[in-house]
Amino acid sequence: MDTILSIVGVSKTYASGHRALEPVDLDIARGEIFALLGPNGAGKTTLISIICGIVTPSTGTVTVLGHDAQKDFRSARRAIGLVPQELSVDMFETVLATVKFSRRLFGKGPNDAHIEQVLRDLSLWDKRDAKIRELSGGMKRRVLIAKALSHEPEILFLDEPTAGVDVALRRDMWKLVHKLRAAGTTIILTTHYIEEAEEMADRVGVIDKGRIILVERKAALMKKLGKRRMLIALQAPMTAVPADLAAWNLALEDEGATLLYTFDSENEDIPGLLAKLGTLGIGYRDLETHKSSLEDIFVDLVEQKDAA
Ligand SMILES: Nc1ncnc2c1ncn2[C@@H]1O[C@H](COP(=O)(O)OP(=O)(O)OP(=O)(O)O)[C@@H](O)[C@H]1O
Repeated sequence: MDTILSIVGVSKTYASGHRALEPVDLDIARGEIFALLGPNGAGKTTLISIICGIVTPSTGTVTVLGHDAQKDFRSARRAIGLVPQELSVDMFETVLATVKFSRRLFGKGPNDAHIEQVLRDLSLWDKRDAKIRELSGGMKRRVLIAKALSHEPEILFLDEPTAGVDVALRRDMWKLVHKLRAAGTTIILTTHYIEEAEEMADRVGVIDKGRIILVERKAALMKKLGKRRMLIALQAPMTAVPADLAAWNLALEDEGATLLYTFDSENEDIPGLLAKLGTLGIGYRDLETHKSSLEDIFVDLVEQKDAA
């Protein structure tokens, strides 16, 4: 793996004594989209803030493109664009000036063509001369993204990019992320919206109570942990699952009117079940299959961990 970002033994205990992060080891590959999923307070922002040099870790090191994020803060930070959760702009400045200023902060010379492209991609070009305070909430979020992209970072962090934004902005965001990825940018996003991770991520990390409980390729995760269900609407209700069907994981629902078959990629045997129903003379009216989403998997994982 061509590692662009390396996190080794990074933990955080805040001055209040709160242990926000247990030691984390994580490598991010160049060009990948990594989604960090976790409930409120799990430690996502803490981890991102440490990588971006905003919060000092209690232990461990972060290396960004070979630069130590603490000792060589400026070089490490220059490679990173951060879209924070909260607004951090001068309300009386114009959109264009804000974004240009951001670029200068990272020591980059002017590049009007790049700034124009970023503003156009975010549908902000028409608003370039508007003051930030005149913009809607969604447009202000777009400005934060434009700022983060102003200095052409190789790694982009999106902290809850679409929390509280409308569908149009969310779609634009997704489009932009795909475009950036195609141009080779590495993207790390935190989200509560599992749909977002499902749509965009190559790899998913799940964090809960300061611990990374899993890191896996999205496709493998969904294959491994995704459960599928088939609902078989019976012609005549049953009172119990017949003993002859014990080989399949079955349960009765709707007062015996529906047979529920739960399986995963390892033990799927729909043809065998349907053939058996035929030989037993059990008729059905309808079949419906359902695949678990990343959301179901995530809830299962966190619940399993809480129960352990
Ligand atoms: N400066 C701070 N001082 C003390 N505790 C803090 C500080 N910042 C965060 N915390 C605590 O650390 C824990 C992790 O917070 P963090 O913001 O990293 O979570 P998160 O996963 O980003 O949550 P959310 O999804 O709500 O943004 C929380 O319990 C939070 O209250």
